[in-house]
Amino acid sequence: MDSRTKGKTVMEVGGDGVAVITLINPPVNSLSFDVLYNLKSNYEEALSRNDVKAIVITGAKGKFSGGFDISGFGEIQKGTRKEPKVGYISIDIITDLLEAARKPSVAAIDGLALGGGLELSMACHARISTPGAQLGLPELQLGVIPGFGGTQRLPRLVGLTKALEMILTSKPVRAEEGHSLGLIDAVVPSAELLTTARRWALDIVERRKPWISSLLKTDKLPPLGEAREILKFARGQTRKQAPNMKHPLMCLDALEMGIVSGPRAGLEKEAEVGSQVISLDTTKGLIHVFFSQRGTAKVPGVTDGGLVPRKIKKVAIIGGGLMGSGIATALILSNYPVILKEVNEKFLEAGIGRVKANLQSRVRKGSMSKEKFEKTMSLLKGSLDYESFRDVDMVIEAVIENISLKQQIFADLEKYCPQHCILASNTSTIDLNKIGERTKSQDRIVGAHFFSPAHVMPLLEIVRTNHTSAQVIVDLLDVGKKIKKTPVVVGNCTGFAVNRMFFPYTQAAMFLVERGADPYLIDMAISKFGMPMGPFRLCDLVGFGVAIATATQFIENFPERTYKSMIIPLMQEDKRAGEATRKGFYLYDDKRKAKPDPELKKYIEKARSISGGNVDPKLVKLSEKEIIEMTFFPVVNEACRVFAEGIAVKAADLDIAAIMGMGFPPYRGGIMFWADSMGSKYIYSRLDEWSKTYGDFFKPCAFLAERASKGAPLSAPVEQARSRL
Ligand SMILES: C[C@H](O)CC(=O)SCCNC(=O)CCNC(=O)[C@H](O)C(C)(C)COP(=O)(O)OP(=O)(O)OC[C@H]1O[C@@H](n2cnc3c(N)ncnc32)[C@H](O)[C@@H]1OP(=O)(O)O
Ligand SMILES: NC(=O)c1ccc[n+]([C@@H]2O[C@H](COP(=O)([O-])OP(=O)(O)OC[C@H]3O[C@@H](n4cnc5c(N)ncnc54)[C@H](O)[C@@H]3O)[C@@H](O)[C@H]2O)c1
Repeated sequence: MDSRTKGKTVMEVGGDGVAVITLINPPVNSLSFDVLYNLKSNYEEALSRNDVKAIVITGAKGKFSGGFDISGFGEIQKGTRKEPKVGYISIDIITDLLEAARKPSVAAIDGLALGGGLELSMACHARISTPGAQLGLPELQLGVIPGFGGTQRLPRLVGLTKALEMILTSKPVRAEEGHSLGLIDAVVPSAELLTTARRWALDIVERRKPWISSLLKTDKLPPLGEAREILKFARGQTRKQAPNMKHPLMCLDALEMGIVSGPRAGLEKEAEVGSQVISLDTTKGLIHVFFSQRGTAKVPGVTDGGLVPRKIKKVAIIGGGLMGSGIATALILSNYPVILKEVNEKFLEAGIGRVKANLQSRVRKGSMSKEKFEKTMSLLKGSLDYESFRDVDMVIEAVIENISLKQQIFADLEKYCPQHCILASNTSTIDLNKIGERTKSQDRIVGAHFFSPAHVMPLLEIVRTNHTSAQVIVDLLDVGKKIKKTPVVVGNCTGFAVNRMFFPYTQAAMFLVERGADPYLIDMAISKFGMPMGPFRLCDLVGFGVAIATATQFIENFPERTYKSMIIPLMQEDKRAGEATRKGFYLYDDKRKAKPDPELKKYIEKARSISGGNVDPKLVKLSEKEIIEMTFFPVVNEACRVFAEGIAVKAADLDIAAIMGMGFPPYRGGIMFWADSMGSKYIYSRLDEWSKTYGDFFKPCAFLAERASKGAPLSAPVEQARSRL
């Protein structure tokens, strides 16, 4: 392949008169502009050659296509590539050249046909696939809309309701379902894919199989009035579920246009809307997240050295509490045999019971069969001592947050586990160097920081000390991938990346409330911004015990910038400790529904008198924008410190950590991306002003000051010399 081009197609014409065009653009045969323009010239040639009767399109190396090359959107957004004329690819090439051709086309789908890949196949006159193929239109997830005719052809092939479900949820279907829906014409084994597709194409020429243009089908579409009702309902749901995003509604406009005014008008609307959405801020954020998420597993100096992950055959977990049981669940779900160690029979039984309950909830929801449940549970063995640790490849310690206990455990592990065994801790705050102080195994000690509930939350913070070997990181990255977590490799410090960013967020909220802001309005503003819930509701959910334990660590380690609020300790004294006690910042009914509590005022006033702060009339009347800035700019400030100290190697890693660890809205691109959309100067000036009025909690850090003085983006790389990794 020419090194300047991104992908290509090749065409081979067989003696049977079938031209097979293969999409080649590893690793997923994405449809780059080069691939699409090559495809066009192959088609023009095939249509003009007398020895070609029909065409088969397929993808190289067992994958049809993962869709349009997403980096192409980035190039258009940055202005490094000019967008082709609106509708050029979808209408001129895919519809008028391919679908309307005098020679039929058949798509031979192996592996995956996603986004533009599925759309290209839907313009063919038949689709043959292998059993494992995934078929979907996940564009909305990226902030764009199906732009190669998917908004028009999918409803015509599978019906409006199913098409809406597939497009709005971005979830693919498997080949068998695709077949029963009418999306796929036949499912055949891999070895028969091409021969079946060739024969099918010739059968169409010979009129033994129907010559179907998806765009002209009407039999699956509901009557107009019914279609309008379905679309109205979908709009209502979309507004509720994605209130801050415009592109899903714009996508529905294109669908509706096709149903009301016909497929050609629909295609034109789709092309127009498709071009508009590329420049939306939410789209820029989501595309940044797509690449950043894949970038977290690329760690300079670690993953570029040719190290191959070692096979982890067996894992031990110490502590079967909330975290240990969640981690065990995640591991056995990915077929790792696990030993769970506890202090006594009663606790062991409780730990295993928690794992069981985690899996049983899947059985109840229908996502796991009883057989699979039994098989998965059989991978878990309990233990009360270290004898069974002699052949484990990795241990994850998840006992209570107590330094001397953890030190003792690591000293014991060194005695019982084999030399190569990875020794990981799930500590949220404790310095890993301290945990390993009584061992000589510092090079295999690492943090494996999961988030609660560990079998559900997608993030895994891999914490590396100055001594942890690159091999251990590579191994843990591999385990992370196998248990379907997104790993972020960070340096060792109190709170690592996620908790360090989380802390100022809660603290800022406490500060505002002590100075007169309404906690319920703060929660509302933050939910509207896109967080799953506000900071007060979250404190209630997590429980005040955890909040106090974390605060203690931060007060000890970062005293100069910690705002010490007494609201939570005062409530805790009165045995209101959050949702578990039915009382916290909110009151909770039997159904766990939260309701504001007028009594909260009492605690706020008491805390205010202890801290000596006054109600500030400006803070009583904060706008939503001000609430967002006063709670999130301190988070940006801390993220800057984490980045400047080299705890994170890339700003994009902090974006992913914030999205997956804190629930920061992905369509805002993550904390640093969002901050850069406002500019370092603006954020610096706001924090500087607040720090002069309200104290050092808001004081902008040196890194932020420096970037602001140069007008530089916060996400620009930090000199490697300062990196701790
Ligand atoms: C006009 C059209 O309607 C618009 C579109 O088609 S938009 C694109 C729609 N398609 C998608 O959203 C699919 C996006 N991709 C995926 O979901 C997953 O990558 C996948 C299911 C295809 C493969 O998953 P998996 O095997 O886990 O591999 P994954 O690590 O995600 O990807 C492998 C590599 O392919 C790249 N890649 C995947 N899909 C890509 C795409 N559509 N464009 C460009 N690169 C892509 C990834 O960035 C990654 O690159 P890297 O190795 O340099 O990090
Ligand atoms: N709770 C969270 O949200 C969260 C999130 C991330 C990390 N963490 C960290 O995970 C660790 C565990 O937290 P948790 O919430 O699961 O605590 P937990 O109290 O629910 O569970 C701890 C378990 O460890 C067991 N244990 C104590 N000493 C032991 C020993 N010597 N051998 C075997 N088992 C022993 C206890 O019996 C208990 O069941 C802590 O380090 C915590 O900081 C917690």
